[in-house]
Amino acid sequence: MKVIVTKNDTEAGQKAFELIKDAMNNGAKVLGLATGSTPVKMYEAMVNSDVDFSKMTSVNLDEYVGMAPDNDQSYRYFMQKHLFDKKPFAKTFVPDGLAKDSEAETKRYDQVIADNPIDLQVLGLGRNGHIGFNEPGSPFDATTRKVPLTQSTIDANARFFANEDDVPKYAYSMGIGSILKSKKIILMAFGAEKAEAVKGMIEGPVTNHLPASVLQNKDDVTVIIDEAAASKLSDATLKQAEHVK
Ligand SMILES: N[C@@H]1[C@@H](O)[C@H](O)[C@@H](COP(=O)(O)O)O[C@@H]1O
Repeated sequence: MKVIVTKNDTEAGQKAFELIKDAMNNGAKVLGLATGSTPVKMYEAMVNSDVDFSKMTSVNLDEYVGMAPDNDQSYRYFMQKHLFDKKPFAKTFVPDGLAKDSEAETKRYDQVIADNPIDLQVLGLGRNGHIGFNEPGSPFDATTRKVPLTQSTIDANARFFANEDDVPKYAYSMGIGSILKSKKIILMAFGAEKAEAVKGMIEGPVTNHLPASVLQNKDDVTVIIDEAAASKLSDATLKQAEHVK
């Protein structure tokens, strides 16, 4: 795991964008993409660049069950707004929140991943260490699944909805097994509320109680965090990290 500590999320987003450019210059054709506030600055850097993504394919991590693509809380809507409407891709995949048959939808999405092997996966980090919507306890070999969201995630999402009853309780998520198949991974995390999860992910035991800790077992993982998210790391980890000033 390579750790990069930046002053803020703008610098981190720029750094992540540079890693995406490098991967594309080395032949990457499929980007695994994430939603949430964390990758927003990276998408801004992509949008403000002159890089052409029109031959690229994207495969998103997750979507809320029951959410229509034109609902402004859906992850499809988020991706259109922050990236695809401004920088067209050749093909973009997000799980279908309105799929009638959950089983068929998860199988379809696994086929999407099999047909479009991910060269570089971008990840955020849940406060409880989740990646995608793989909550604590998720098996490390899971493929795409319909997953119940934990109360901590529902609480974290509640700020986006008028009342808690409207907050989705289930999501379709790529499994950890699918995520680990991508050639490269960039995980970003910002803010003091992520510091505990960041510490567990980098320094703690590999355990599915903190799903992101599995990334310790994978080659070619770059973690980009701001100083607040890095605030609980040991001196030894911080000494080895790259610091972007
Ligand atoms: N499914 C998403 C994750 O992919 C994301 O990483 C996490 C963190 O969100 P934020 O980036 O807003 O902190 O939130 C959601 O749970």
